[in-house]
Amino acid sequence: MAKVELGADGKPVVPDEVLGAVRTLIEWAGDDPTREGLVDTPRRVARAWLEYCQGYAEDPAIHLSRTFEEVGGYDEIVMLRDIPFQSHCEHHMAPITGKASIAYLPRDRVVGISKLARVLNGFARRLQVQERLTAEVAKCIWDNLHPHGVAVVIDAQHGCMTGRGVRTPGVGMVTSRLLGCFLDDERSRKEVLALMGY
Ligand SMILES: Nc1nc2c(ncn2[C@@H]2O[C@H](COP(=O)(O)OP(=O)(O)OP(=O)(O)O)[C@@H](O)[C@H]2O)c(=O)[nH]1
Ligand SMILES: [Zn+2]
Repeated sequence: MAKVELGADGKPVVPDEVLGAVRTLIEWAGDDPTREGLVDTPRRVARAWLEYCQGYAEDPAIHLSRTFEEVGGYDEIVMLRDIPFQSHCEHHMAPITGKASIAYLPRDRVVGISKLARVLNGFARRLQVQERLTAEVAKCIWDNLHPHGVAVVIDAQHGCMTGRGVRTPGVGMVTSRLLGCFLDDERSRKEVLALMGY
């Protein structure tokens, strides 16, 4: 992500060429970027996109750097179910909204549970395809926590399929990435998917 400067108001300074790009888009869509209601829109849009794409400014692995020893000898699945998230598809830059379930079977260390959602957001707040988002979240947990297994299932709706194009609202795209015991062992796989509600 380009280096972002903050103005006196604490908000990101938007370069002229970015303002110009949004103005061009407004004009191309058929409206007048100089009319009162649209004058400040390029700046708002640019800052909104910085927020949507905040994930580029972080390495999501950072959230998994602080771990705890297993508490009370717990050696079963740990799962965060139905985490709501928003992303944007890299093809149309249209919103992807959905929920993700993330599970892992710890080897000897556990992570603060909120961190799984932070990892998800770190990858979701970029231009994405759902398959890559699913795989990146799973790989990050696998590489950093070295657990026995990781399972990530994402169920999301794509704005590019609802507001435009094929226009099929309500259709969910489901993707999964299973690693370690959840891939290799049928009983573990069934257990984790059942806990997720699949
Ligand atoms: N596999 C996958 N496809 C996606 C995702 N997000 C959007 N798409 C699809 O990306 C494809 C892009 O296809 P193109 O033919 O290049 O673009 P298009 O003419 O706008 O396609 P339509 O959406 O069918 O109108 C579309 O089929 C989208 O539905 C995603 O996360 N994963
Ligand atoms: Zn799309």
